[in-house]
Amino acid sequence: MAPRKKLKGLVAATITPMTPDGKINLPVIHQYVDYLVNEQNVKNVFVNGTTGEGLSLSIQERKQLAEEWMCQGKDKLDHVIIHVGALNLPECQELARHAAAIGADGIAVIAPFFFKPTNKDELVAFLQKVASEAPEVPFYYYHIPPLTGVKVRVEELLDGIKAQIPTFQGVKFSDTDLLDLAQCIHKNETGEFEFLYGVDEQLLSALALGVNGAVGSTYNYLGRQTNLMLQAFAKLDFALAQQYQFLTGEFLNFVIKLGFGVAQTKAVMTSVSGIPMGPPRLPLVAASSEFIIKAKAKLDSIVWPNGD
Ligand SMILES: CC(=O)N[C@@H]([C@@H](O)[C@H](O)[C@H](O)CO)[C@@H](O)CC(=O)C(=O)O
Repeated sequence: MAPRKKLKGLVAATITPMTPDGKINLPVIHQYVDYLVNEQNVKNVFVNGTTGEGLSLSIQERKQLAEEWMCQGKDKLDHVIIHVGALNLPECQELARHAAAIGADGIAVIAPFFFKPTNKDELVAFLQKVASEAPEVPFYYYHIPPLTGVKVRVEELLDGIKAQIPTFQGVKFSDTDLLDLAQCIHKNETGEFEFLYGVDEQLLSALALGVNGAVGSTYNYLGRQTNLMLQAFAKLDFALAQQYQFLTGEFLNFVIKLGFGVAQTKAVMTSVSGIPMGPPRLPLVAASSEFIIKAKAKLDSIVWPNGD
C-alpha cells in the first residue's frame, strides 16, 4: 500500500446540494469539486457532516453522496473523509463498510446523541465497533459537543485509544475548549495523530496550539482567504494572519447576529459561488431573502489585505 498522505490544511465541510423539491442534487457535485479546487484552493472534503445535513439524510442518500464525491474528486481532491456517524450502531457500521468499499481516505464518527455515552469507556466502545468495520481506513472522532451534548474530554479519550482502535488517526475538534485541545496536542508528542479544528472563527488560536488543519463550513467560500491566513501564519507573519482572522470573524460575527446555521451557509455559498445549493431539509428552513442580501453586502464590503 502507498504511504498515506498526511492530512493538513483546509478541509471543506461539504454542503449537500438539493433540488428545489428537496432531493439530493448529485450532478452539481462535479462543478462543486472544480470550484473548491480552482477558486478556493481547497483540496480536502468532509462529506455528510453537520454542514452536509448528514443526520437528516437517508442511508441511501448518504451512500450516493459519498460515491459521487469519491468519483468526482478522483485525481482532483487529496482527501475525501466520509462522516458515517448515526444514532444507531448498525447504520454507522453499514456506512463505514460502504466508505471502505468505495476507497474513502478516512471515516469520521460523532458521538450518538439520543441515548448518549456517559463516559469515555462507553464512547470508545461505540467508536471501536464502527472503526472495526473499516479496518484499513483511518478513523477520526468527530467531537462536536455543542450539537451532540456529549462532553467527554478528548484528552481523556486519547489515553490508550490506539490499543482499542488501531486505525485511530485523529480528531475533528469542533469545540471552543482550547484547554482540552491544547492538552490533546501536548499528549501527541510523536505526532501520530492529526487534530483538525472546527470552529472557523477561532482557527488562528488553534493554529497557535499546533493543529494540523481545519474542517469547516466557511472554507467552501472563504477558503482562499483562510489559506492566505495559513500561509501568513507559516511565515510567522502574525499581524497579517490576525488581519485575515479578524475579517472572517467580522463576517461571521455579523451573520451570527442575524441567525446563522446550515441553511444560511447554503444560501451564502449559492450566492458566492453561483452553484445552486438549494434549500435545506426540514427541520431546517431556507434563509430569508433579507438575510441573503445583508450577508452578501457584508461580504462584498470587506477589504482583504493586499486586495486579495
Ligand atoms: C456547528 C457547526 O456547524 N460548525 C461548523 C463550523 O464550520 C461553523 O459553521 C463555523 O465555525 C461558523 O460558526 C463545522 O465545525 C461543522 C463541520 O465541520 C461539519 O459540517 O461537519
